[in-house]
Amino acid sequence: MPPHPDSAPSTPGKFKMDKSPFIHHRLRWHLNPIAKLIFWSFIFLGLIYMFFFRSSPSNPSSISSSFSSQSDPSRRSLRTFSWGGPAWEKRVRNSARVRASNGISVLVTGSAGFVGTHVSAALKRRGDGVLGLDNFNDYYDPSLKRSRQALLERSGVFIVEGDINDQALLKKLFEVVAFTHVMHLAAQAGVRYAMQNPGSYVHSNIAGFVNLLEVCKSANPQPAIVWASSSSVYGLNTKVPFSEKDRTDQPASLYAATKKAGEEIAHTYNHIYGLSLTGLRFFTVYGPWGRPDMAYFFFTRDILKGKSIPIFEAPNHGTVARDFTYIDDIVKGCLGALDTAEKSTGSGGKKTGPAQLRVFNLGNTSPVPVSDLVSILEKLLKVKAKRMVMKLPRNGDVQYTHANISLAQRELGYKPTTDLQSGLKKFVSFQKCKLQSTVDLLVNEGERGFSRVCKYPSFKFKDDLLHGIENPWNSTGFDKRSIEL
Ligand SMILES: O=C(O)[C@H]1O[C@H](OP(=O)(O)OP(=O)(O)OC[C@H]2O[C@@H](n3ccc(=O)[nH]c3=O)[C@H](O)[C@@H]2O)[C@H](O)[C@@H](O)[C@@H]1O
Repeated sequence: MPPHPDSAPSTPGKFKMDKSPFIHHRLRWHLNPIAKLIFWSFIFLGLIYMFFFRSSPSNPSSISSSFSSQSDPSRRSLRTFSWGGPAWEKRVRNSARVRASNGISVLVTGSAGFVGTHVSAALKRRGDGVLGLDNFNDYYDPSLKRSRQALLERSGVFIVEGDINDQALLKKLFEVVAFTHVMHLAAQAGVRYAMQNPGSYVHSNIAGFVNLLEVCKSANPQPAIVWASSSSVYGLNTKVPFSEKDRTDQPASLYAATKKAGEEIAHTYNHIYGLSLTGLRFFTVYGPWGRPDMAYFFFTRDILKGKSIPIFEAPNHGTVARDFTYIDDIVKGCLGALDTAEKSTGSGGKKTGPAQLRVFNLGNTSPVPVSDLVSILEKLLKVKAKRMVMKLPRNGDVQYTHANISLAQRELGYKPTTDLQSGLKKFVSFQKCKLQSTVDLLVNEGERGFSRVCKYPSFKFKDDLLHGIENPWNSTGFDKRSIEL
């Protein structure tokens, strides 16, 4: 067997050629000028291929993306994206074209994510221009993101595949479209995962955000930016309900720390460059098309499977609770923030006057204990959960969240209307709908359509629902039928 490449010594001097079993073959090859010519021709053609197809100016992202994936091994699924060229630019322009008379043109980062998909669809529906950007990373099953992408494509939203750290790509997007707004939702989400992969939080939530702001500050005109902060910035704050004026300097997780860093970075770019910036502190958002890493989602799956559910409890049997917020309410808050965002004041990378800087809580103002969340799911699923009550692990979770939303109410007209019981009902119905052919109800129907209940005639309740949750976006089931309608 030939030696494995890894076992070859790095210094050529140590390579003992005369002991090689291939010595005669190599010698013959060495002496044959035609073989030599063929060999060098292949090398030459290979170099030409690499030069023209991998790093041509029409595809500069290949250089920066492949560099970033090599320089950051902690980041999963950062790969070489291809973009550029007249056909690609045309798609970008079409997607971002404003159709309503007073519409805006928005670059939505993280558009294949949970909130990003809903916000993009809502903007498109009302006639705004929307261009998506997403790196389709594998923090959770990317095929879910592909299904959301297919859904958006049907309503005319093109998602550019790329990373927010790719400066050349971002610059190109602003060259092609004069975006009035950026809805920045691309982030590494999840509180507990930060202990496993801290680098991905720094990469997306800090480096990526700075990169985006750098491009926005130089864009002409500068866009107004609305971006996703998090309720987790309140960290160990004990004063409830959480108000925007409360202290946020005690984050309990690296995730929270990166979101808090984002808020400080926003301050800097507003102060120096006159960028209009609005941070939205989302409170545990849930609903149809949600994230499989979130408790309500995997609790549903595990209850149906008969697996036990770990329910966290604070010391002395203290209640752990969240201000769970339904996705449609969050979307309204996002649109309210975009609509009330003032223009940035910078030009040519320089500030010309003071610009708007805001932070809002977007919660439900009604915290629910996690054990009650499980009780609601039991009723909806008609299955008793196997509860395993355990101590809140030291992994970044906080005991309690509760939003004071009066500021958002006043400034954005934000008014949540969905309680946890109704929202989870819509989530469970959505999972059921995935199983049968009338899923077209979910497509192009917008806010109501996403959560609309459909009929499921031959539905074997538990088994079918479980199948839907486990395989909701594979190519054989729901995905094909719903997307290709
Ligand atoms: O509000 C936010 O800013 C954050 O909301 C969620 O974070 P979290 O509230 O921790 O949401 P889940 O992971 O769905 O947990 C919900 C509740 O279930 C509890 N839980 C979670 C997991 C588990 O196994 N058992 C359990 O009792 C958690 O302690 C928490 O109280 C999102 O995952 C974050 O990305 C987001 O930024």
